[in-house]
Amino acid sequence: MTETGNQDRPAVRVTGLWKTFGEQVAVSGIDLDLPAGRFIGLVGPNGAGKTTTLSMITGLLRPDAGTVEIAGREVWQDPVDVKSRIGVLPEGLRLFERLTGRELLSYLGRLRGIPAAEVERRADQLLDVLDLLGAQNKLIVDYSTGMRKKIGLAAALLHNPEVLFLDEPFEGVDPVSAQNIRGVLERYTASGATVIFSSHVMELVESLCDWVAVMATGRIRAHGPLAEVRGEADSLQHAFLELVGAGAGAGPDDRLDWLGGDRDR
Ligand SMILES: Nc1ncnc2c1ncn2[C@@H]1O[C@H](COP(=O)(O)OP(=O)(O)OP(=O)(O)O)[C@@H](O)[C@H]1O
Repeated sequence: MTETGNQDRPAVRVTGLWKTFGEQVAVSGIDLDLPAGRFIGLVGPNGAGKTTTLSMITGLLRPDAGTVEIAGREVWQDPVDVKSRIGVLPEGLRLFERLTGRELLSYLGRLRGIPAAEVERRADQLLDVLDLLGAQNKLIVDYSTGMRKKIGLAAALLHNPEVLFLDEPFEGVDPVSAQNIRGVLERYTASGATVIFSSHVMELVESLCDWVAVMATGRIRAHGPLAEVRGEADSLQHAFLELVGAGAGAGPDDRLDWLGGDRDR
């Protein structure tokens, strides 16, 4: 069995993960196994700790305590090896603004040690599938928000990683490109790879993911197969609101009694 095809070992194993920023506890001792070969959604309200968690898992932010294993390797003991096995599309992605999209892929491909001809072959296909061929010779500084997401995704996929981490991958992406991205990701997970993505858009998570983890105030509130986490609720959105304790008091109340209505007051 190939390592990528090892479905018994979790893609990611997080144990006792902690992070504080001054007085603020951002991630509060998380234990979590994320299964391999699944499309996994990490959801939670603003400030829940999703980005902090993903940053620690992907070797971008050192935890205060705890360990992270990806495909059986400890991220913070062997970050270079782990980074060769993962692809990351982080929040607030920084790109080389003065390269064209095509140059970025060529450069990153060579940095990853992929032979030049193979880099060009993969870049051609990724640019085509993501509808970026027309913009391949444009400088990245001139890309739109959605185009930046798409070139970032191409860069994250170029080395055919075992596990792909995506922070809000569909933000700013048009519906046609979103459909193409879905197709790429579905094909990728069908081959045994794992996608872990964070999003606030519950309909999207519900339609894409087969496994979810719900975070709130630095803790995991629920995790497991989508149907299990959704439980009796009629949608993931409702289950989510229950889980994060936003069911009551989330509707309109009298706190904004000045908004709208009589403007003569
Ligand atoms: N660099 C930092 N310095 C200080 N506090 C931080 C820092 N990064 C995150 N935090 C705090 O940690 C908590 C978790 O933030 P995080 O960005 O991980 O949440 P999130 O779930 O990704 O939120 P969102 O959905 O809004 O992106 C928040 O209270 C945030 O203010």
